[in-house]
Amino acid sequence: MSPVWVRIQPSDLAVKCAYFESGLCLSCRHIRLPMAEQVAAKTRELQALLANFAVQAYLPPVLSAETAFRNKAKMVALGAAHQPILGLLSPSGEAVSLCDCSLYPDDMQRLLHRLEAFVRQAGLPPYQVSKAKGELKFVLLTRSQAKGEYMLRFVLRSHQAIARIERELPKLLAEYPQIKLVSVNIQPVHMAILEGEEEIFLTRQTRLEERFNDVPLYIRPKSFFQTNPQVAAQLYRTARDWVAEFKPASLWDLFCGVGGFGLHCAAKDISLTGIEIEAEAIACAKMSAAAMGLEKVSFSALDSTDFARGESAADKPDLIIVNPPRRGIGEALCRSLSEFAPRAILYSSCNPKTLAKDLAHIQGYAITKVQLFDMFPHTDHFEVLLMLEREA
Ligand SMILES: C[S@@+](CC[C@H](N)C(=O)[O-])C[C@H]1O[C@@H](n2cnc3c(N)ncnc32)[C@H](O)[C@@H]1O
Ligand code: SF4
Repeated sequence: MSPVWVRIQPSDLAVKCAYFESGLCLSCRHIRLPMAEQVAAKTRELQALLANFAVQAYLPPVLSAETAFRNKAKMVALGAAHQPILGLLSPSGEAVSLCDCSLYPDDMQRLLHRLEAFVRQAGLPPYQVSKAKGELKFVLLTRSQAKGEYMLRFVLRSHQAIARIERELPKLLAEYPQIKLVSVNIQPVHMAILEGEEEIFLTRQTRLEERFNDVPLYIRPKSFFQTNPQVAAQLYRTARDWVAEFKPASLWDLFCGVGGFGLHCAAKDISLTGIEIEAEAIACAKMSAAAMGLEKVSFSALDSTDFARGESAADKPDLIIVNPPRRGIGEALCRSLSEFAPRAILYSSCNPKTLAKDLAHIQGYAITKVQLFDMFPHTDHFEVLLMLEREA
């Protein structure tokens, strides 16, 4: 496995990504296309998938920046302890440093380079999958857009290398005071999973503060958090505007994560129930609600389908927000929603195929508005916000 260093030269400016052009990283399969063409293709796909439904209005798509839009880097540790590489294995098996990937803001690219040096200085041997040897599996870096602060995580095979990280850390933190949270995740299993159960904090701070619009949000190591902050902030703002038209007295936010949707739509006189499977995300959502002075809120770590099954239709809210993972909400929850029959359902989906399947199982609603959010530029993926209103 030979290290490959690619620097973007001025002569490469006609090329969107030199890594892509040289076949070293193919993650952004549509990067050669102008953004407008990418979004046009996504719009066509969405409209084809929803062709069997009567959609009253498609609103203009919300576009992303072309570069520097991503707040999270998942770097595979490769190479050797004396010459570590943070990036990925190319399709032909070369170790490629992705510290210059243009999806990350400039300050994040600089920090990724510094982290490569950190790994070398600390003498952390990258884990070699073929030999099941080495310690460092991944470096995960998340940036808050509000203040340009960072959460830095090292995924290690065992506890062995923690002392070496602790030895080098004071120097790094003195140089980069914007790194607010550092942790080690122990992933002992010889498998392609990203992280393990055990998280060890090396800083006092255990959450990264973020703010979208006027809503304080908190990022914890294992909680889901949106990866394109500018588009996510617009998504939440749009949700807030659409929900406000209904003047709801009560809301449910199912699959709420750290609470982005519900907290944007809540107000002192609206009661909000947030449901999410990850307890750490729920702790973050509660902190945000407290910081916003919201009292009529209840966030619980539960399975959304079980929660809905256990609720009585008499206690149904005026409006239900759902934002499930890629698999969608599934038939059982669709049935519960149809039985509850709230005045409106706001569905935010990162997978239009499962969205279309779910819609076929939700009865008695008209699709009044659909909007595409280009949350994942250069890829096949996108986010869709869709408003369902109960038919009279
Ligand atoms: C696409 S994320 C959305 C999170 C949040 N709405 C946001 O805007 O950041 C989906 C969330 O569903 C959660 N989840 C997955 N399965 C779940 C289940 N069965 N019940 C409740 N939440 C679940 C995940 O942990 C994740 O936080
Ligand atoms: S992830 Fe970065 S390096 Fe890879 S293709 Fe996309 S822009 Fe290029």
